[in-house]
Amino acid sequence: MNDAKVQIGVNKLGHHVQSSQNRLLIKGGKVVNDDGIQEADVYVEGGVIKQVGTGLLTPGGVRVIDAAGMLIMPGGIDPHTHMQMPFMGTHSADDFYTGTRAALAGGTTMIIDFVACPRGDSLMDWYNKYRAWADEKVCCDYGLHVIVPQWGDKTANEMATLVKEKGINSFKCFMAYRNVFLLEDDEMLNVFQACRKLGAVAQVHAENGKIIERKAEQLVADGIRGPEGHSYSRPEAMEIEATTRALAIADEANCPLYVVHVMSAEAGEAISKARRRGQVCYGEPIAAGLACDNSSYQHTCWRHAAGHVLSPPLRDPSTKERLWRMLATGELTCTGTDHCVFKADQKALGKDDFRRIPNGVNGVEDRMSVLWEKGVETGILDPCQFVAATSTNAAKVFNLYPQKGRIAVGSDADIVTHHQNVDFNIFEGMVCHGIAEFVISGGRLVVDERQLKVTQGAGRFVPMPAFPPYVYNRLEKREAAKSAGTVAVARDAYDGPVIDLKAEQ
Ligand SMILES: C[C@@H](CNC(N)=O)C(=O)O
Ligand SMILES: [Zn+2]
Ligand SMILES: [Zn+2]
Ligand SMILES: [Zn+2]
Repeated sequence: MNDAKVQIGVNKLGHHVQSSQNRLLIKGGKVVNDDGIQEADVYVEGGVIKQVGTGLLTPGGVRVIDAAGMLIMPGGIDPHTHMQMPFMGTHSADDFYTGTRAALAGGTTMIIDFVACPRGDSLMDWYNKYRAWADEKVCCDYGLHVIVPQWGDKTANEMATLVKEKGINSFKCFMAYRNVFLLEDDEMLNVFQACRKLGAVAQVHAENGKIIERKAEQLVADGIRGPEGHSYSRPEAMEIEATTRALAIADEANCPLYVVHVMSAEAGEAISKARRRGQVCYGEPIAAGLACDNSSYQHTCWRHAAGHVLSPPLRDPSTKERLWRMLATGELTCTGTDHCVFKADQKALGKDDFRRIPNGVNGVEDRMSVLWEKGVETGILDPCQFVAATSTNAAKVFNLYPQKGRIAVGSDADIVTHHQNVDFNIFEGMVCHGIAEFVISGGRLVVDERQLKVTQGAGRFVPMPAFPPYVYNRLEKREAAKSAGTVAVARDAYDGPVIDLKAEQ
């Protein structure tokens, strides 16, 4: 491809030499990491990058890929997906096979999904269930966050075992979805304190679910039952308030906080303000919020409007630009997709009442191309910032770096097109220039001249160790500084009169 259309990843075939042990040499491209771009070749063998540089000496039987004029980037990491998630009476339509197949087709080489344990069940049981589901199906590497649906007497112990023995380093709290996931403030404080102790990252779905529920009830009573009601019932104020509250509680617990799917600019501002106050916190805009807006809820086609139902909902058209600017300045940190797709007949559960529409949209295959188009082609991000926002920052926050999120000795590579198991795409019709030609996942060429060649079960579970240095190094210093001022004051005991309340009755 010519300069006008930059391909993410690598392009045109070199010599069709069957490589043994997945020996690949990507020649003549520009390697892009979050901290710089260099003309360099990349040699991959046995799933690991062995050499990066020019004039590389490589063994025979190597598949050479001519990457002249191309950018070679770390594979995308999507830190927010929900494959085959049991939710709102059904399951999200992509499973760990179709979902990771779509991820690879779009240039994402790792997803981090969520163990969605229902209330009353054991976190550990559901972790094991998710591992059993995913391990045999994933086509690319994956990690897991764990949703904490309630605070019980076993929660602290289960969280500790998950961190110490099962490769979990992040737990998600919901402030919405009462009786399903919604935690009260003091329960959320318990989770944050447990995360701090374990060296884990707390995540939050920040919406005031109780007020939203009341607004939704009123809208239905007033006869507004279409998907537009979903949007009206979840105003920005309810996301901003919850985000601010979660940040305050996390700071109280000295717990690093990662706010998922930041959909409103003011919620992003709240995170930015907290970061300026020195709080260790991160915001994650998602592809949907960076590329789409709430005009879709006014669409006269029910399926179209319902296809855009997720929570928090898409916001007004001016929001996208403001979220992009905060991503460009580093106020917001990672991009995800919240890929949680439902087909028409599933969305139709809510055909008469928007509260029953399963929440979630697509994105795992589109993110890299859409964000390149909307972010780099427009001059908002440079390619290094694109790599940071789609891969490196997530690797750093969840302690996968530099094994993941970097083109260097010890990591993997990248990106291409359309295979989601969903019959509706919220990005339909968007023209994207950044279309990659090849994707390499764990050293395997899984997209070859845009032909998908994935293998079910080839992906691995990647443990995410506790105490990510990128997160905890500064946190512990700030905690010490904060607590230094919180000491009891030495003073004489009060020896004046005290009211006798009994006498008052
Ligand atoms: C349930 C899950 C996906 N659905 C959504 N965001 O509307 C989430 O809330 O992140
Ligand atoms: Zn959520
Ligand atoms: Zn339609
Ligand atoms: Zn989600």
